[in-house]
Amino acid sequence: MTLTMDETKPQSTAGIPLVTVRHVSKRFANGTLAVRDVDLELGAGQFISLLGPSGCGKSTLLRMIAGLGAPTSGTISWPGEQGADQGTAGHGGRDLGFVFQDPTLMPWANALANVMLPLKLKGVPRAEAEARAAEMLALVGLKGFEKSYPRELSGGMKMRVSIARALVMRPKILLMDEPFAALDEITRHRLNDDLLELWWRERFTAVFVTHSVFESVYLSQRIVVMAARPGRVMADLSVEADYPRDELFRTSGEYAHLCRVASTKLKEAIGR
Ligand SMILES: Nc1ncnc2c1ncn2[C@@H]1O[C@H](COP(=O)(O)OP(=O)(O)OP(=O)(O)O)[C@@H](O)[C@H]1O
Repeated sequence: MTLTMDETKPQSTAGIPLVTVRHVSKRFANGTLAVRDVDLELGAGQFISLLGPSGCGKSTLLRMIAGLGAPTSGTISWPGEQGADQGTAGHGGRDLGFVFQDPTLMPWANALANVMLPLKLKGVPRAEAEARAAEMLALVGLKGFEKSYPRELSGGMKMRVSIARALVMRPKILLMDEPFAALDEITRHRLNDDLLELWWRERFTAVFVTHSVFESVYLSQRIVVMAARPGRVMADLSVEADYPRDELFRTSGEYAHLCRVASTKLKEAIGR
């Protein structure tokens, strides 16, 4: 297992990248330059973390990839899709799922109905939508909780429902904005494991925003380290540890070493 670094250019990926970010900057109306000149290629099927301190533009970048807000300059494109330039438009129904830090569930609807929402919006017939939502809930470990309301579920379970809802359309890419930040450590570890298993099985591209070095190393094949003021990419690290990763990996010397290297990079990025 090694951790390699290429700080000068984005990592090349096998085949056509799923998403290409070229010279993307974002300045908000109040003058804040949230993201400056970011270049990234997101390889199909990769697990990528965006790691950085608060305010380095991770969320802004993730939201732009999702089409939630356009870059001020530069382009975001989906090379595999015709006319897929996303520089100025919204995601236009693109094949993606988004998980926010807050599970954002409908409190008046049970878990099954929450997961069914995207299918309902797409006009999928009720019986089929129910079957697909139930299957997705089972995949995130919530078989038997279909009829439970959000108030009856723990924080971790609510996040599982949110992930099921994001994946129920079987998107090519799952964008996650610090989804486990509010959870206790044990729940967080369990969700990390289950997310990896899901990714391994379903093979979507995963982009995971975090400020935890430990979480980014545990999950990712690649860590994009960002710095703040203005938000920019400082390093692009490749984590070449085998999957499946489990408790044994989490307690290994190799994991500790990888965390040390990533942590040093992060400290350099924030100027310490
Ligand atoms: N809508 C907005 N209007 C003005 N400034 C904004 C807006 N959204 C974000 N910012 C600013 O842009 C910068 C980057 O914010 P962003 O939320 O992308 O960072 P982040 O790395 O995700 O931070 P955190 O880890 O705290 O969520 C910050 O300085 C933030 O205050």
